[in-house]
Amino acid sequence: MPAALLRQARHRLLESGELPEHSVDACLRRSWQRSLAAGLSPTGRLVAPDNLSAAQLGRALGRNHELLGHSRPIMEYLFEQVRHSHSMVVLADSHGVLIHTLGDPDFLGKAERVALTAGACWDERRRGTNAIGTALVEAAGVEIHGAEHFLERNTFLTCAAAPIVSATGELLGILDISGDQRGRHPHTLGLVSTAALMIENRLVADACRRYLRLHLHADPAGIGTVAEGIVAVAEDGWIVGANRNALAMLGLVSADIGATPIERVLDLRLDDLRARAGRQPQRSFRVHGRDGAILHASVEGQPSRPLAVVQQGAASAGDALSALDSGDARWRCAADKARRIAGKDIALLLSGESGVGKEVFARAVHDSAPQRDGPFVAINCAALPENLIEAELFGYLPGAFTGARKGGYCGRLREAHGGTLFLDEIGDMPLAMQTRLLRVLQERKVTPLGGGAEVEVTFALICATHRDLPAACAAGQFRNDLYYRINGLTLRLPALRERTDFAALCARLLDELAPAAPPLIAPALLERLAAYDWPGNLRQLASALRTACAMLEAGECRIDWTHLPDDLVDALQAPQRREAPAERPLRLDELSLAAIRRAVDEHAGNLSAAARQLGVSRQTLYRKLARVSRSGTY
Ligand SMILES: Nc1ncnc2c1ncn2[C@@H]1O[C@H](COP(=O)(O)OP(=O)(O)OP(=O)(O)O)[C@@H](O)[C@H]1O
Repeated sequence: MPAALLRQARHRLLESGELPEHSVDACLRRSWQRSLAAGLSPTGRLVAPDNLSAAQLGRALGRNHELLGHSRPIMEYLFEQVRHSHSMVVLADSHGVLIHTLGDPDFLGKAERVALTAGACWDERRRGTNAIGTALVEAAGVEIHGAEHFLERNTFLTCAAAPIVSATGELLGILDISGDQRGRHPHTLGLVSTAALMIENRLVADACRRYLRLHLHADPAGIGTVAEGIVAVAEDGWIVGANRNALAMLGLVSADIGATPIERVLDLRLDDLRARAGRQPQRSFRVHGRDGAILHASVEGQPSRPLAVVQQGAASAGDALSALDSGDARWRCAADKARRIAGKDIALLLSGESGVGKEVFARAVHDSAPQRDGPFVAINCAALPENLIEAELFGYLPGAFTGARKGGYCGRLREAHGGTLFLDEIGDMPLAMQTRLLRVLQERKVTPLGGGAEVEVTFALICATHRDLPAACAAGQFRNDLYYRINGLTLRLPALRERTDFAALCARLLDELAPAAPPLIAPALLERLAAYDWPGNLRQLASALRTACAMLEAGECRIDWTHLPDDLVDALQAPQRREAPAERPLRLDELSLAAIRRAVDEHAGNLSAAARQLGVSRQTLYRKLARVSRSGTY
């Protein structure tokens, strides 16, 4: 639409608060209305200076380490396509903050004047309708040209932006090409959307590298291209990650990730899927979707450990549990299920290796539940001496036994009244105590030692164990009836090595450890940490990061090898058990691609340096990248 008509329409909106039907496209109309509601005026000043400081930008880069790592090579490639067209390629995070830009020098000066530089925030509420901010709100590809921008100062721009979505459906950021509005090209949105999908496919394949991955397409030749669907499946058959192509092919939405068995959406038996994973060479095969559509599929990766059975995930609630959520699908499923039973008389049993965060999870369940204002009473059954456990749990009357407190004690169960009782290491509770506990749980009444009246108690019950309770029952070490009473719902929390959110988890832990200025982790070190087995799980990771923070000199803001405890350095440098599984001998072109990837990643996307390391010219490297990207396999 001509600029004059657009300005007229925008003027009417400002005057009357309304836009005539069909005067502008629906997405633009919504965005203008949001800009107006945010108090912006087309010719007004910016709401507030909003550039991130260097330290804040550093933290944003750390939080978006994976997004950046996978985006850089593709941005370089994209930039080659638009070089000399007075434009730039931009990557923004999920808040609209620009975290990486590549610009045509002719255009950079102009762009800088409107703050198209790293650290600037292009949130729609601050800068009005713009491709990055609007694509974030709409969660869709958007093109904003010239006078479609809400602020006059941005109308010299033409911008096309597309969202980048994680394996669990989270909007991670926006890829954008911005240029001089006189140089608008009809294919820019298509180009940027394809590049965003390429980044997304790399992110999904990387985040789900420990799961079986089905690559899908309606045409066998489409497998391995940017148009393929990728769906990750845990060993017990539940979908734990997918790209947007796969969701569309399977008729799913992102909330179905972690809540849908693969057998429900494809006529594919889990045994068959596992068997195919081990088969060499890989060949594509036909499957039917639930609407009967034929898809072609190939399988990659190794079966992983099972995912606890989950149902339809509840929406994230902005509660204490979601504050702990750093993006792992299994963890999120566990949190969703725990939310569902909150406030109901259903006992929760948490299982998982030592240090996976069972107690931290239990506290968050309490803080997210209706009884959150009541007490949270945690008892470690393994730590209580056997002769004191009864008194500690059930309380006692004055003088009930030698050494008792003078005035008696109400006991931990009564202390939990109106709140949550957390029994850690329940598998280590002595058998005699199990009998008494079962009675309390059934009757909801406590009788203190030494006699006295029964007292009614009400609490939500959460138990945790790293022992195999059914096996302990079979061995006569744990009462069957107690097991059934405490096991209203069992949730298994994933071990750290099984999680797909390592970088985001570290960023969250560092935010907690050093809230004033959370440090970053050097990218090469972060990669080594992510590949480590972490036998002590989150306890070990949190402790290592705590030590590393303490080792930083004043003013230092990057954690590197020298800041880590020596034993961890030794463990990290020892050969890792969990190397990528050798699936089949690599072909020559794959080896060359692997070398290119490594070099580009090692040089943080700097293609000149990568080309030098590879001993090829920059042009040759571009050619190889272009070929790889055309074949969609980068
Ligand atoms: N989500 C989390 N955020 C921050 N720190 C965590 C988190 N989960 C665990 N930790 C760290 O790990 C430590 C161990 O967590 P927690 O006691 O909850 O694990 P656990 O699974 O109950 O271990 P165990 O089975 O040995 O009792 C915590 O003290 C904390 O330092």
